[in-house]
Amino acid sequence: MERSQKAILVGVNLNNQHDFQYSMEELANLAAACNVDTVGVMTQKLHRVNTSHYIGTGKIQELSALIEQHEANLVIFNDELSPSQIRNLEAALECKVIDRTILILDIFAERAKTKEAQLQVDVAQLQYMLPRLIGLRKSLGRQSGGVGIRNRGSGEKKLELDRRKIEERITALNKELEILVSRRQIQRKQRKKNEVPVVCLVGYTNAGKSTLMNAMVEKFNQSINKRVFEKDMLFATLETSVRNIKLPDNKSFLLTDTVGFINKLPHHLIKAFRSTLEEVAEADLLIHVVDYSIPEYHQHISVTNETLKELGADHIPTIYAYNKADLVDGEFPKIQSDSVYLSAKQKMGMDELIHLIRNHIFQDFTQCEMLIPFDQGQLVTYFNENAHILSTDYEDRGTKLTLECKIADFEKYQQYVIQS
Ligand SMILES: Nc1nc2c(ncn2[C@@H]2O[C@H](COP(=O)(O)OP(=O)(O)OP(=O)(O)O)[C@@H](O)[C@H]2O)c(=O)[nH]1
Ligand SMILES: [Mg+2]
Repeated sequence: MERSQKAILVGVNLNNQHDFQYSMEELANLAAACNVDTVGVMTQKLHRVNTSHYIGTGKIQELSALIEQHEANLVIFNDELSPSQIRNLEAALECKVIDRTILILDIFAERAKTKEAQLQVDVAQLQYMLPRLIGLRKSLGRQSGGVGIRNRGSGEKKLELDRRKIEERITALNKELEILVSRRQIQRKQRKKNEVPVVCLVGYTNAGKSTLMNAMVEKFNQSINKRVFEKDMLFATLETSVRNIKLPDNKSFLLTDTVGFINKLPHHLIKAFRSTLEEVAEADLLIHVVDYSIPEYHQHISVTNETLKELGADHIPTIYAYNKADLVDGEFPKIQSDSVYLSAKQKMGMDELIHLIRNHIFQDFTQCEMLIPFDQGQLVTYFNENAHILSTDYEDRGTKLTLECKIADFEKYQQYVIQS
């Protein structure tokens, strides 16, 4: 059995960040997601971090006392520490020291289910370790902690490799990843050829993206086995899922659910997950899901927007879905320009959301009349499945359809158009 982990959280509030308190609570949630109990918290206001120990040297004593008082066996910093800072802190405190980045990497490692997600997390972990090898090796000599906070034994094994071996391993993993990625790119190209618009759910972790995806799938596809995993925890989703949504008038689009973002998302992780997140950058429309019930939702929006920028997806038209409106006073569902207030859990506001989606992605539809000869019966079937048929009349020379179809189809079957 694993030794129970009791941690002291340490945060430095640089220049009075207004979301500092929230970010400390989030750190406790991240720790809880790794089965670590928070037994104490220490914060310090600073204008500049201390290069050797991150916190001011006077605070080291205080931290030492806290560790002793609460019998903690772990100290977690709210920011990414440099290799030498970890080294110095561990020497001064005689306690294992980790940072927010390791915590997030650990959660990702635990939750990664698909081969691709696992490879991506492995790469990110190795990249994080690389500059920290010396420090880690030293700290391993002193205690038996792994790289992450769990003792899976894998940490020690990884450390036996030297730097060159780790670099080789990263290259090998990246090669493996490339194969998986190119397979997905081919699928994406295929979808593009079919001209089905792609709508991507993005947002802060736990905002309700997967719940919204499930609500849409249920409403329009009625197949329960297409549901994705949704849960009240940080980073429930680590892989991308795509579902086809077909509206009653036969217009369809692809809806994509993907990994959520968080404040100070480790850079290596964003880089490693680039391939998963490429879907986002190539979407026709983004639905930015916001947890409207959290007072800090404005910060979540800006963190998400910054991450989207980093992914090269900040130019894509965006609808804001203010979710969990059931937990907030005020009327819903309602639309306000390109925003919609809804509740994915109660499935309220889906029609309003669809209305906004329609405005964005079905502009390339046109209404016309076609006369389709009887020997082209398959075309009538095609339009019944892929267009919005307003009326059908059987005439002497064929089937007359009044329909709303894609401009691409209108051009392709121009010869049958009798009125446009
Ligand atoms: N009250 C309420 N809870 C909701 C609503 N939508 C989602 N939730 C809850 O919020 C939690 C997180 O939902 P998910 O759909 O897993 O969130 P996510 O954005 O996919 O999260 P990650 O995959 O971790 O990024 C779950 O417990 C949901 O039941 C809502 O409209 N109202
Ligand atoms: Mg999710």
